[in-house]
Amino acid sequence: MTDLDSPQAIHTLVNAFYERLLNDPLMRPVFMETAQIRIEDHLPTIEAYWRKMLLGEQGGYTRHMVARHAAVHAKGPLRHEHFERWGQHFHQTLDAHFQGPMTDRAHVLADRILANLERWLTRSTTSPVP
Ligand code: HEM
Repeated sequence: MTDLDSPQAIHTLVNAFYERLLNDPLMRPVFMETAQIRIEDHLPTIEAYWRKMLLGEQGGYTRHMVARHAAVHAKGPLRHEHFERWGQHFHQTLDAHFQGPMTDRAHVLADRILANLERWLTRSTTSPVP
């Protein structure tokens, strides 16, 4: 197994991860109904995000990801089970394809961001937008 240390590896990760997310009856509606993503725009964005986080790419992903999730949360509340399931799919995808120091880093980063995101979005029941 290879490490998650190249744009090609990140491409593989994102495709395999979304394969899981979009085949999960709990998660699919968040993407396809609540957020109504265009998959051909969304997946390159997610890849750019992970290239920034893991490979330090500058100028690729420049948006405010918390605000994006706050907008989704305002349309259809993200519950604890969504966060938990997102994490399960992410970690399982990593385990199935990758191994090494950068992979370890991705596990840790994802858990940290996931916990922060949930805290930000669910800290108030009336005003989810930070
Ligand atoms: C409950 C867990 C999560 C759910 C249900 C979720 C769902 C979504 C959805 C529906 C979008 C599309 C937003 C839109 O285009 O309107 C999105 C975007 C995104 N998500 Fe998540 N997400 C979750 C957690 C995370 C985590 C933990 C990360 C990072 C570690 C992440 C990274 C991103 C990024 C980078 C985008 C792109 C935002 C943009 O368009 O700039 N998400 N997410």
